[in-house]
Amino acid sequence: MNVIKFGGSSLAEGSQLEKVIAIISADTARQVVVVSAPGKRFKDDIKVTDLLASYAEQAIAGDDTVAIQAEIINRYRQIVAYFNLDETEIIGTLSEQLAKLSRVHYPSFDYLYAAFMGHGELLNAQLIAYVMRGLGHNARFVSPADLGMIVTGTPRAARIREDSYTRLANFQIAADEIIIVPGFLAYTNEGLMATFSRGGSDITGAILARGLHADLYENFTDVSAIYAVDPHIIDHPAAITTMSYREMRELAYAGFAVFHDEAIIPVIEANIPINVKNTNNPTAPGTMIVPVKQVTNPRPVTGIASDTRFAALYLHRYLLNKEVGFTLRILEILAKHGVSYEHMPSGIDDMTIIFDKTQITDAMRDAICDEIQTTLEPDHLEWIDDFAIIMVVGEGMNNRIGAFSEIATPLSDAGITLPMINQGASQISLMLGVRAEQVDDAVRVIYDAVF
Ligand SMILES: Nc1ncnc2c1ncn2[C@@H]1O[C@H](COP(=O)(O)OP(=O)(O)O)[C@@H](O)[C@H]1O
Ligand SMILES: N[C@@H](CC(=O)OP(=O)(O)O)C(=O)O
Repeated sequence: MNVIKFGGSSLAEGSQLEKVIAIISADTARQVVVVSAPGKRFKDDIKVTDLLASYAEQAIAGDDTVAIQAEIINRYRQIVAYFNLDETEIIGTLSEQLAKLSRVHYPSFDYLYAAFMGHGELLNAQLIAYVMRGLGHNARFVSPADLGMIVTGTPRAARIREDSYTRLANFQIAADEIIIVPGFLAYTNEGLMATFSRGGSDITGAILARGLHADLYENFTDVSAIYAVDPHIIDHPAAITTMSYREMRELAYAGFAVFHDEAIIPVIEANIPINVKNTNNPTAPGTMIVPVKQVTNPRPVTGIASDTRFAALYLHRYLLNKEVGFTLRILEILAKHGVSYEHMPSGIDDMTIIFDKTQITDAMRDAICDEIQTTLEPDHLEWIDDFAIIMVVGEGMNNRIGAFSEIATPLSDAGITLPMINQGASQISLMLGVRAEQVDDAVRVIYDAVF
C-alpha cells in the first residue's frame, strides 16, 4: 500500500483535482490519500489557508465575516461545479462548519488560528471524498481523530504523540477502498484542533506512511523533481534523481520548501522510501529519497539550499575559550527568554549564535542583548538581523579534501564574504553564513563552481 500526498498546488481547482483522481486511479496501491487545502491557481492568487487566516483575524477583531466566508466557500464550490455534481448538500455541510468556527470559544488565539486554518484541509478532504464517490470511486473521508492521531506541543506547531502509532497500526482499510485524510491538522488529547507548522501536510503523509506501514510515500507537487537549487534562484537547475534521507533533511531544513524538513523523521524511523513527483507530469520519475544512497556520481554536491529566516548574535571577548561557564550563562539567558538557538559556532575569542528569527520579537532581542552585555561584558556584541544560511550538501562530500576551497575561492573572487563557516558534526554538509542581500548571488556562484 502507498500513502500518496497532494499539495495545495495539485488541488487548487477542478482541473487539477481531475488529474489527481486520475493519478490515484492509475495504481491500486494508492489507498491512503492525504490532501492539502486548495492552493494558488495563479501567481498572485491566495491559498485557502491564508484566506482562513484572514477570516480568523476578522473574527478576532469582531468584524463582519460574511464576505470572507463566501470567498472561501466559493473556492470549494467551483471545484464541485467543475465535475457537474450536485453541490447543495456538500456545500451546505462545508458552509456550516466554516460558519461555526467563529461561534466557538477557544482557549487561546493560537488554538483559534489552528482551528480556522486547519479547516482548509478538513473541508477539502470531505469535498474530495464526495467528488470521488460521485465519479464512482469507493472513497471515504477519514479524520485524523478516526485514525487515532493525537498531538501535543504548541497548537500551530504540533508534534505527534508516539502512542498514535499503535492506534494507527490497528486502523482497518478495506481491500478495494481509498481513504481521503486531511493533512496539516490533528487533535489534542482534549479534542482541540491543532496544526503542524506551515506546509505540514507533508508531515501527516509521513506519519501515516509510518503508522500504516506503507511500502512507499508518494508526495505529489508541481515540479518534476527536487532540483539541486531552488528554481526561483537558478533557471532549470539540475534535477536530483536519488538522494539520501540525510541529504533531504539538511536541504529541507535550509530552504528546500518542496518537502517539509520535519516530514522526513517518521519515514526514517520506518525506512520507507519517498518519491516526490509532479501532478502535472505524473509519468516523470521524480526524485527518490532513500535511506542510503550509493555515491556513484563524480560530483560531490547533491544540492545547495539557502534560507534568510535567520539572525545572528556575534560576540567577541579575549580568552573566551578559557572562561568557565560563559556558554552556560548565555544559554541560561536564552532559556529565560524562551528562545532556542539553531547553531553556535565558536573560535578562541569569538562566538556566533544563530537564531531562527521568526520566534524573536524586537523586544526579546533587545532584552537578550542587554542582559548578555550586562552579565557577560563581551568586548564586542553585534546583532546581525539580515543573516542567511547556505547549506551545501552531498554524501560525496564526506572526507573529500578540497571541497571547501572549490566553493570558498569563487565566492571570495565574487566579493562575497562569509561571516560564518561551519563544517560541523555532519560530514555531508557545509554550512555558510552570509548577509541576506548576498545570498542568491552566493548560491549562483557555488552552483556554477560545483555543477
Ligand atoms: N530545490 C527545489 N526543488 C524543487 N522545488 C523547489 C525547490 N526549492 C523550492 N522549491 C519550490 O517548491 C515548490 C513546491 O512546494 P509547495 O509549494 O509547498 O508545493 P505543494 O503545493 O505541492 O505543497 C515548487 O513549486 C518550487 O517553487
Ligand atoms: N495548507 C497548509 C498545509 C500544507 O501542507 O499546504 P501545502 O501542501 O500547500 O504546502 C499550508 O498552507 O501551510
